[in-house]
Amino acid sequence: MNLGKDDRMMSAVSAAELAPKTYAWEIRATGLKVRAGRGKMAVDGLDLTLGTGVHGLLGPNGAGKTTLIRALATVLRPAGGELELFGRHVGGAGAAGKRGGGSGAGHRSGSGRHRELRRRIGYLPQEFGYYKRFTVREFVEYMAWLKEVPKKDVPAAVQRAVERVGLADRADARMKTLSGGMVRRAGIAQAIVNDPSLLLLDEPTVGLDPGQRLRFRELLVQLGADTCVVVSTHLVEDVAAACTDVALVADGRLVFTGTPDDLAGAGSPDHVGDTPLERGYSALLHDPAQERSAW
Ligand SMILES: Nc1ncnc2c1ncn2[C@@H]1O[C@H](COP(=O)(O)OP(=O)(O)OP(=O)(O)O)[C@@H](O)[C@H]1O
Repeated sequence: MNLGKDDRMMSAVSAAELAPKTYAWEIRATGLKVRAGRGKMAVDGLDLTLGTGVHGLLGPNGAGKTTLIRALATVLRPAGGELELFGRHVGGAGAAGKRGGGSGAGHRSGSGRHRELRRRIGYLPQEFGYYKRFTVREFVEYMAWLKEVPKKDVPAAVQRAVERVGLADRADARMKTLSGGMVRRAGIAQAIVNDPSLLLLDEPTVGLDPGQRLRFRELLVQLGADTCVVVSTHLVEDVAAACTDVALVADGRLVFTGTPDDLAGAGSPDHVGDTPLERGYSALLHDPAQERSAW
């Protein structure tokens, strides 16, 4: 069969894109509880609803950001409350009732159960492993294969992802020859290679130089036009430049959501910080003086 131009264009559109969107938000967490390791309830009664856009996840060290992102990536199973991704219960009390699963405190999520969801998720962990002898292209191809990108779409998807992170000229370089910033960009490429509907980035700007950070923020803005992007960061200025809104987490709970302007507006000159956003951030945490002495 000869495919016409229009047919070829259609074949580049994923099933996920063609499927009608039957949910209002990509993420809905209600009273969500997630354990980090076997002990601590690092996310402890968190309510959060997020749709399309770039959402900055801010909070002090140990606030529970990584644990939350790992639960959203379906790596950790919630210990309580409820979590919905794309309108589907994926864990917590709702899932236990509907699927006959247990509370699963601190357990890893079953991989088979979440396979379909994971095809629609992109995830950049804070630290990620890779074969050092892989080239950038092989690394991203391998991740595309894990995410079950249709075989015929893989070469174009990999090329596009590598180009979007500015690594096209290093695509055939081995991972072990890359700088830390380039490895991070390869990590971002693998996270976007499946054109995810939900993109989870844990500290993506660590190791990027100022120019790369600027380009990364531009990429975030592009991605956020049709994707739910959650970016955990320590850099409050990343939030101002790229995020449509901010979720501030402390002690495993949500303490604030609003626009970057709302965050800036929460502070006053008395609060700790070099910029209005940093002062707003300090103001919303319990005790700014404690923050100052936290070192
Ligand atoms: N494997 C683990 N076992 C026990 N406790 C853990 C484990 N991982 C994290 N924690 C604890 O859970 C809490 C939340 O950690 P988490 O890494 O989610 O926070 P975070 O907001 O991402 O911190 P950071 O900004 O420093 O990366 C912290 O108190 C941390 O010490």
